[in-house]
Amino acid sequence: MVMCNFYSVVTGGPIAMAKPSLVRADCAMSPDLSTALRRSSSRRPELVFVVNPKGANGRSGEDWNRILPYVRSRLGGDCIICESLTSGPAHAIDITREAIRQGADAVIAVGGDGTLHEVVNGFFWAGKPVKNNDREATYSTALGLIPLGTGSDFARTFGWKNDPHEAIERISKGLRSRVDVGVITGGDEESHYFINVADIHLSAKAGFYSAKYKKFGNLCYVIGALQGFMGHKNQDFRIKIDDGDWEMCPQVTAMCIGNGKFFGGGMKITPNADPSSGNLEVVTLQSFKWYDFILKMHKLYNGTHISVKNVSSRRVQSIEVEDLSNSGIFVQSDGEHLGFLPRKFHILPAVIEMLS
Ligand SMILES: Nc1ncnc2c1ncn2[C@@H]1O[C@H](COP(=O)(O)OP(=O)(O)OP(=O)(O)O)[C@@H](O)[C@H]1O
Repeated sequence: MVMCNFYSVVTGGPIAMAKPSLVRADCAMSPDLSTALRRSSSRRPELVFVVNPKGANGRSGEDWNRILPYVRSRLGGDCIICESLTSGPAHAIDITREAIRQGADAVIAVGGDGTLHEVVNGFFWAGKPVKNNDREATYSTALGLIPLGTGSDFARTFGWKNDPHEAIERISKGLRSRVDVGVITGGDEESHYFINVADIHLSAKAGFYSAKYKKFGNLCYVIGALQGFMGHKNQDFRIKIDDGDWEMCPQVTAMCIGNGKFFGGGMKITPNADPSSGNLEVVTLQSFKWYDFILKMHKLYNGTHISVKNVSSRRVQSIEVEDLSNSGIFVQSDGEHLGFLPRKFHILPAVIEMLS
């Protein structure tokens, strides 16, 4: 049944990558999915699975190998399934860009939030959505997800578990819904995209450290937080909401900008965020001391913290953030270290179709 055909994908973006190997396997697909993915062409639909073999400390790769036969049998029919293993950080961006340009019907991230983040970034290039090379094409490439990461926080917003069989069922239905994507600009770098949560200061610093301890599973977030606390100082920011006037935002502990609701391995940090709302939820923690986290931890996990003193929540379409101390305030997006303030965050409403 399987025809393997290795070929290289041409680098499409500004980041020079090792050439990805794309394994193409001819497989069948259910009529539902076939119809949903490819509405107006007789060509066979193509699904590209972008697999991070090192996700969740190597478990993502092992899980993928285990479920691949099921992928083939469940999505059996008349589609083409391409499997592309990432060779290192940022590789998924290039694979995705090339897959979209070549007319893939769906690019499916297989791994954690970091892999999903890279795949989402691959949907854009030079500040614009990547387009199919075939200008006559009447369909767009959908985003899919098989969550197999350590935290897999974006999936939690939809109530999806780290359960590949459940994910394959979802993909097999082929239903698409539009989701918003956040954009981060500034710092003299090109636009950067996030689909889940971008965050600033203590949480971003904790995330930076937790990435080094992924081998400990979800415990990495606790270790990262402890390390982040060392030498931490609340800082005064100034912010500009929806291109209005600058406002002072004193003694910020952490500022979280959510398109999805969860980060840090299940913390419901932006509980009112909804990836199809056309808005971002900004939750700001101010003047927190280390013991506030211990006292309020359960509220942070269940999303009731926004009614607590020194926590505020607002809905925005854009927010610009500067720190007044110039002390190198950490910024992360979807759990990936991005750099330091200043940055501007804004929403691109309904810009991607997601298999949901
Ligand atoms: N072949 C590879 N070798 C090493 N690192 C890789 C490789 N492919 C991707 N990566 C990097 O691995 C990082 C983590 O991957 P991923 O998010 O899938 O798993 P995770 O960190 O365990 O899950 P989560 O982000 O949900 O906690 C990503 O930032 C990605 O850049």
